[in-house]
Amino acid sequence: MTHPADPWPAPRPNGPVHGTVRVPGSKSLTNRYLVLAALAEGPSRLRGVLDSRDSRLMVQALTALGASISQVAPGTVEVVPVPDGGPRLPADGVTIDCGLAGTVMRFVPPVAALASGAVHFTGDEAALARPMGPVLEALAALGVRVDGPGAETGTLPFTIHGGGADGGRVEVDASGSSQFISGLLLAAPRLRRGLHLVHTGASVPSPEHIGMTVAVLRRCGVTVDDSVPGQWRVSPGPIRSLDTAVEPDLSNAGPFLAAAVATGGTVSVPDWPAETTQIGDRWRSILPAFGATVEFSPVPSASGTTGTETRTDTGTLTVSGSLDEDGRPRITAPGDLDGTAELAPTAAALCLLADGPGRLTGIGHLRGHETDRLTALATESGRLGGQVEEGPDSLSFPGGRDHLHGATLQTYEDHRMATFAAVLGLAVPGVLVRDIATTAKTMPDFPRMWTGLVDGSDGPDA
Ligand SMILES: O=C(O)C1=C[C@@H](OP(=O)(O)O)[C@@H](O)[C@H](O)C1
Ligand SMILES: C=C(OP(=O)(O)O)C(=O)O
Repeated sequence: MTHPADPWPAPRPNGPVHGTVRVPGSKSLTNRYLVLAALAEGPSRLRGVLDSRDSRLMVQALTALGASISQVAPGTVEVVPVPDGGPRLPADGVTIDCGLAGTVMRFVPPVAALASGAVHFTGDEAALARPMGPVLEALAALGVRVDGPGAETGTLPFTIHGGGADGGRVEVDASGSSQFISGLLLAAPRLRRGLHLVHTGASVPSPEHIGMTVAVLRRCGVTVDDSVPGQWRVSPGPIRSLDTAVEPDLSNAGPFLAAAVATGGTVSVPDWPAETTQIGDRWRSILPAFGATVEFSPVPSASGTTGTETRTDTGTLTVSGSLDEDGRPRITAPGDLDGTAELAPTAAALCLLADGPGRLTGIGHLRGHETDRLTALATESGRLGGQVEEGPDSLSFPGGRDHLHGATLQTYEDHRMATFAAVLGLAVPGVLVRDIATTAKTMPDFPRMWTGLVDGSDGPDA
């Protein structure tokens, strides 16, 4: 693969962008399936798995803990679980590099708690700022010894000494990240007494992601009772092996769909699940707030005997923007958009380009993401000449893009800051993006896919 230029000149189309984009597998589903497959009662087969920095870090982490994960065909991996009784870890333990992956740093420590031996967790420098305290406190409350410098500060690096966890009731303040809950729930069926997790803080962000965790656990035959709001009871028991395909990453579809809105064009994403737990399905309601039309066409069944049957499990999502009487993209003022979570950076790019004001609310926890995304989005918008008001948990955009001008945008090792910049580059001349390669966290092929869509250089399938 050729290395993209740094800074990377964001491609700017001559007119509306039209194309079809196949997005790679979901990061959130890939890393959940990998964890459950590593803890399952037999081998699993996963198709359409994401191959990116975050998924590779997860594969390495689970391999260090005794799972055996191999690619058996392009995009297909076989997972042989950690042997019963846990892996035989070396006397001085193993080290797990979490990179900047929230799913690795929050999902793997509870798995390490099941092993016997020391598991040291480290990560990128930027990862040391991401909150871990509630996970470490919950593990300690469950009888797991946690030490190392981060045990005091509630951050990486830390060491988990597994073998002591029995399960039972535990309280967790997950107002900082839904991943604190997801991580504990994923390993919970393997605890002798299961887990009764009680959330104690303000509201849990990204509730869709907890719904996804519960859904994948149930799919593996695990009993989860979530009938009491803010509480989850996971029964102890085996985790059934998986033989499944990973849905495309609908959050990562966002910047491509936003390209239709930003340029007044049309972008289609095939293999869109008709029903899903992914938060990215919310593009269907978010993009119309910017004036886009969203259409879902179920795909005709390949195996239908009558030739008229339709499969309702997937379809193609098509987003169309529009042009005003002067031939300029019409991007309507979205008003308030609440709880956009990991979709916020892409929504922010459209808010900046919109014809009137918009506000993203309920996103305070994004300060603990790859970077403090509220400050980063406000700062980088400012570089382009956009005056964004940063509140404790909101961003307000005045709208009106005529005064925006080119600039070199920083990305803070944050893949979604990079795609935010790329979307703006569609409409604002002279946008350069620092470290576009940071998109490798979840979408290593992003620069080629984006250029293919914008230039049409790869034909209709970018
Ligand atoms: O469980 C997951 O797969 C994720 C949960 C969310 O984390 P937060 O709850 O910390 O926002 C989301 O933003 C992240 O990208 C992925
Ligand atoms: C917050 C994100 O990632 P992570 O899984 O590292 O938390 C994200 O992808 O927007």
